[in-house]
Amino acid sequence: MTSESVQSLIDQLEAEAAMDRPVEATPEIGIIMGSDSDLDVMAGSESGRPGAFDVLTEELGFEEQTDYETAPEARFTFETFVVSAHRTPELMYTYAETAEDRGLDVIIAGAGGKSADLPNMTASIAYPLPVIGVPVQEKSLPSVIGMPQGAPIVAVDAGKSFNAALSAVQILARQHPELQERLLAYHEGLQQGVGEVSRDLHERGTPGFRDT
Ligand SMILES: Nc1c(C(=O)O)ncn1[C@@H]1O[C@H](COP(=O)(O)O)[C@@H](O)[C@H]1O
Repeated sequence: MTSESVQSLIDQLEAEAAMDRPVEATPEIGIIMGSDSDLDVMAGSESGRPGAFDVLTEELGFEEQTDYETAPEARFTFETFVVSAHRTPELMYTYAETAEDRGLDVIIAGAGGKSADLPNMTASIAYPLPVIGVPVQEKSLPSVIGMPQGAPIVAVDAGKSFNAALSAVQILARQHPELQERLLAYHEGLQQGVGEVSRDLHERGTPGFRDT
């Protein structure tokens, strides 16, 4: 028995898949997570480490798409859902199966706990669409990456949704030169920051550097 709230999501995904919208109107990246308790890791937390949402919106010019009738201004977008292999298997199946028809080019899937099966199951159903798995905790790593031969998934280290988003954009950049430029600009900024910190540490010495 599927609950009403899950069934309405399934219906919406299926309706979107049948619509054949232009690529400019649909998200390129789908972000799914096993629970909203994963949001700080998957999106980034206000007080802690940045995540996929942060790098996509702040560094790479993406917008989050929440409404499919009125697409955001930004050319490249992502969507976010809570989907669980264990709690809502039908929703996971529909999400993965409709992903390509809904315009997605890559999925980032994160799950926590020891039985983090959402990324690997999504990868199998969405195949050949690439899925990047994010183990939300260290203990989730074996179940995210442990796929049998012939059933691929790519994955990042525990908690590194930030890198998952960069990898997703690397995939998209093969077809979109403007994304390649944004990735290079991000990398240049990263290098610039390291260079500045290095000079500061060297010139002020360790105690002086630590004092600020
Ligand atoms: N690993 C999975 C799956 C799945 O893989 O299908 N569904 C939920 N979860 C994980 O359970 C943890 C606790 O979830 P709750 O906080 O909702 O109890 C989360 O980290 C979630 O990703």
